[in-house]
Amino acid sequence: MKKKASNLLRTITTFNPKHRKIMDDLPERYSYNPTLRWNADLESYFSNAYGPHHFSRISDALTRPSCYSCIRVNTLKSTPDAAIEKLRAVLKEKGADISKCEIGGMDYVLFVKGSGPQAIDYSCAADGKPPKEVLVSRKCAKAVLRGAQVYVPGVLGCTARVEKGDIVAVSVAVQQPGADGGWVVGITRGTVPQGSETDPYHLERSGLYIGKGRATLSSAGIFCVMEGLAVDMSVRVFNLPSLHDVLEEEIFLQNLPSIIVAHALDPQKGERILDLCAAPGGKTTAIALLMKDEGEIVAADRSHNKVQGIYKLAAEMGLRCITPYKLDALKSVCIINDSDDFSNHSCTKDNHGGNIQGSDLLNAEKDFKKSGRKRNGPGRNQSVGGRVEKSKGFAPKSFDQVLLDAPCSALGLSCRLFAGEETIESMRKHATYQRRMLDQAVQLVRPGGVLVYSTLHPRIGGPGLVGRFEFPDGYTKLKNLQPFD
Ligand SMILES: C[S@@+](CC[C@H](N)C(=O)[O-])C[C@H]1O[C@@H](n2cnc3c(N)ncnc32)[C@H](O)[C@@H]1O
Repeated sequence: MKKKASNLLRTITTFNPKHRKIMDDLPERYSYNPTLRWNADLESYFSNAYGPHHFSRISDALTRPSCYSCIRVNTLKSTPDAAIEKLRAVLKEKGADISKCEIGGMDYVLFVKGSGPQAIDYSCAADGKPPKEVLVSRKCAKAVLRGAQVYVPGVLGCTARVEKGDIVAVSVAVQQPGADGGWVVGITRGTVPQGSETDPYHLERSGLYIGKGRATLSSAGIFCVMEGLAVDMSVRVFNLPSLHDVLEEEIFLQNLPSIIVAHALDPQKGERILDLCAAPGGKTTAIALLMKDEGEIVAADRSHNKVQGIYKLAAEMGLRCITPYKLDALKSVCIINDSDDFSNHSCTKDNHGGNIQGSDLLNAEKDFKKSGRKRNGPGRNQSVGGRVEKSKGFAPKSFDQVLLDAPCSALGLSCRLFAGEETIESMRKHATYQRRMLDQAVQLVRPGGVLVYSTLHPRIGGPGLVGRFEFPDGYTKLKNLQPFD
């Protein structure tokens, strides 16, 4: 009752001379100019490490999306030139600028150039009133900044009397300091902000406007349904053409550093490779393509659903050399008893001794086609469950190459609108977790084999690190390892 009353209070809009002032303040208020607020100790740690000026530039850069989308062409199903031609046709209206990667041997990587930031004129109401608004979650805003539309589940609030077809400004709700010293979003789904200065959320949205578009539902309608398009974006602060549902089996969206990880491994046809922390399978499939799908890649992740996702991605891309397993990387080396038979180098009891072939692959393909990947439903990287193989770990020195893509702090991932929750302590925990995984991974490389360690962790190697370690005589001491540039 109390909540209803306060919502009602927020929805009362009357003509107010202050509106004029708000419209005068348009450039500052209705802009995209976020400032990341860091934990004080972490900020001073980074300022010392990078220098205050450099860290402040990093912090600003993190709030912006990449200025290009990076695409890996599935060379089993297409060629870079064919993919470029199809992409140009699909993105014709958007006049997309598409180019090939110029790094030797990487011409199957394509870049679609974006633009921004651009200033947007939000003054759409002739009577001087502030624009009608749709407030979205951070997750939704990140997607919009990378070319997506606003879908119903991403909408948190909506100013009163938004009608279907209205032009609305789209703003983001970002965590604010809470009374208990923590962080709160404070805005729950269904909130009705006003846009005027009396609106309790007025200040919080200043400088957090990401574009405008046409509402496809009324304010009441948006909160009556669970899915569907809410705002058809016409102008965005950053323009990156959306590649959702585009050439699905022929291309894969992947950031350049992740593709480079597969090259650092330099996989050869016929090798046996372990990919630890493999889901959703981006690097696994990149490696499989470099191996021309010949050999075996054991792709392990601890999440059941994500392992299921690797099956589906491999099936979608037509890759047969991938064997997905559910496995905790902290237990990836199996304990050896004298009686154990390691002829297949796996301690996995229910190991089906091969790759996802025959019926497994067919089922995964059927599941993938049946699912039809609905908007706001499970995406390429999400799965709804099903059977997966479990592994009990692998015999020491049983792989030609091991890739460890340990979960990182995600501190350097753009575009970020909030950084308040990370602390020095949480960074330390990540470092310890990664170190324990690395201790396991190195034991699985055969003498003469290679380990690639890919992470993003400021305590270990700056904002990103790909380490390539060779083991001419087998693994001896981790402390002797040197990163490879
Ligand atoms: C950075 S993502 C990996 C991305 C992936 N390599 C790719 O390129 O698509 C980290 C993954 O580590 C997995 N993970 C986290 N802790 C794990 C553990 N103890 N054992 C196995 N996988 C783990 C997560 O489920 C997540 O899928």
